[in-house]
Amino acid sequence: MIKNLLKKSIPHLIKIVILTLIYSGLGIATLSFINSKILTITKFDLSVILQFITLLLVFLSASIYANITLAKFGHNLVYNMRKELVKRLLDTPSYQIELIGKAKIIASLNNDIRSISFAFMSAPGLIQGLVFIIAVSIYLLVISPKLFVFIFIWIGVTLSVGTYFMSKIHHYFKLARASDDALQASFEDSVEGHKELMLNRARAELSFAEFDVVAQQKKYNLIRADIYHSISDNWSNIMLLGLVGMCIFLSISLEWASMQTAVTVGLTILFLRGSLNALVSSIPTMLAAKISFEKIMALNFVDFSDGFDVQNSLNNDWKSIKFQDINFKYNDKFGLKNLNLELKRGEIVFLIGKNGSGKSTFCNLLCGLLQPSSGKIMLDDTEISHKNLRDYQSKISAIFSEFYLFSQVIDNQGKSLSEDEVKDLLVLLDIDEKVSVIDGKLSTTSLSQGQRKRLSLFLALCERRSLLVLDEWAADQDPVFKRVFYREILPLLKSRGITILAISHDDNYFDVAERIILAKDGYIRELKGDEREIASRDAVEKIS
Ligand SMILES: Nc1ncnc2c1ncn2[C@@H]1O[C@H](COP(=O)(O)OP(=O)(O)OP(=O)(O)O)[C@@H](O)[C@H]1O
Repeated sequence: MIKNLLKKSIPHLIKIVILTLIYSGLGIATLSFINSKILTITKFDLSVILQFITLLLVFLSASIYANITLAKFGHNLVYNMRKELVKRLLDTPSYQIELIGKAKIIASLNNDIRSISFAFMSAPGLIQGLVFIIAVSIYLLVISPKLFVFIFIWIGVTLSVGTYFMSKIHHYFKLARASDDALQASFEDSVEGHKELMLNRARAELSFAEFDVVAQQKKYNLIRADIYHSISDNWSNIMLLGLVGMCIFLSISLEWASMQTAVTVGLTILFLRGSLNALVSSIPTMLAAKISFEKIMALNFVDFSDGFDVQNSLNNDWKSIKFQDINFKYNDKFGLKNLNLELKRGEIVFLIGKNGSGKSTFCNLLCGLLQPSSGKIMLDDTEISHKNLRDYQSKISAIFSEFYLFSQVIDNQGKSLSEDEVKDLLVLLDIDEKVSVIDGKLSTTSLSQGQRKRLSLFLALCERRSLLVLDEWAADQDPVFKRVFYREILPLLKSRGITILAISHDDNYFDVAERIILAKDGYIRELKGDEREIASRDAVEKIS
């Protein structure tokens, strides 16, 4: 991902390198001006001061411009990385997302991208520092080769010891980052389970204690990282000051250089100190970013692809969806076996079964959200594969038991619906007095659970798709609306050619369905004849 982004940024990188070279050149010119014009001055000379001020102003403008360019580049790179990551998340199959886990993903989207942003923000210091150090070293080599060799060895020792501190900082950052996923899970417990935790203070205490353990671990590791960071900072600072003293000492006592050169070398090292400090302090940020980058890579999202277009290769007027010899396994414990079933266009089919019998699993397979381990799903005569999966999915609307309510109201093409269409659907679902659509968005989603379910059906119907999958949709509805749903809404949808697969145990309304299918012990089969009659009389008896 980052390689692609960097590739696209080559022209910007070239511009940055040129700017940094100009910036460094101006820094050297300033030092050289002090060395040749100011340290040799014998009387007041206005033109020297004016030249010096002009040089400083040019240097200031160049360094501000270089910094702004680098900052813009960094922000753009982070923006593109964030955009790519969210797009990859949206393209990654749901089962993979479930495997990774919500807490891990949110922790990465928040913490890892932030830490990579910090790294980019400190990149100007790092790049400028590096180029500047190289340029200044060359300058030192020219004015005093002996001092250059000494400085080279001294800085080498400083950096070698610094590297040890860096490895420690990296180690503790890594441990601190490892706590983030658990912290995120803890935050989710506290927000999503807030009501339960209000009622049960013992559970709240336990949850808090678990959070505290992880938070303390993170604190401990960050303190360790900060300790090594400050040792490293102070070490390089003191060593550089020591270097100034040593250079002057060696110049005078061993006559390695003139006083003028010694002063210039001292000034140069002090000048270099800022760049070296920026470089040293940017390294821990870079190390944290490296850890974050590895975390993001480990999420294993699918590769980036542009756009949300769906290739229309499948027939919109399909007549049947067939499951042929489908097998599916979550793990060694549960799977669906030898699944052979056909859903015809415009049919109403109810699916029944005990908890854990595989009903939702079947719905997920039907929606292409889970991948069968063997067998085929056919839409008419076309097999559903990864090539036409998006097209197949574009024919389906589903309301799962854990549904998510979006506020945007859109049709199958992502466009707004007319006011009349919206009004008719809200009236049909008897929520027109509670909700309206303003600027293409629901006016509110803060409603009762049953009303929120009606809103989810409203959104699904706005999509005008040909297969509607409902997971115990009617379970939260009052008896009056339940009747409206089974006796009026489902037949109306059927009359529009929509196929409905509904998980339902409302046996009072089983006569509405053309077919009843049963999930049991990993098998799914249609109930016919007497079996169907028994189920219609007493669904509980049939699934037991
Ligand atoms: N994400 C998952 N990973 C592993 N196993 C799972 C997963 N989801 C479900 N299972 C297993 O699959 C079995 C069937 O689950 P499924 O959700 O399909 O049942 P269900 O009939 O819809 O149940 P319910 O009526 O409770 O909603 C369960 O017994 C469970 O052990």
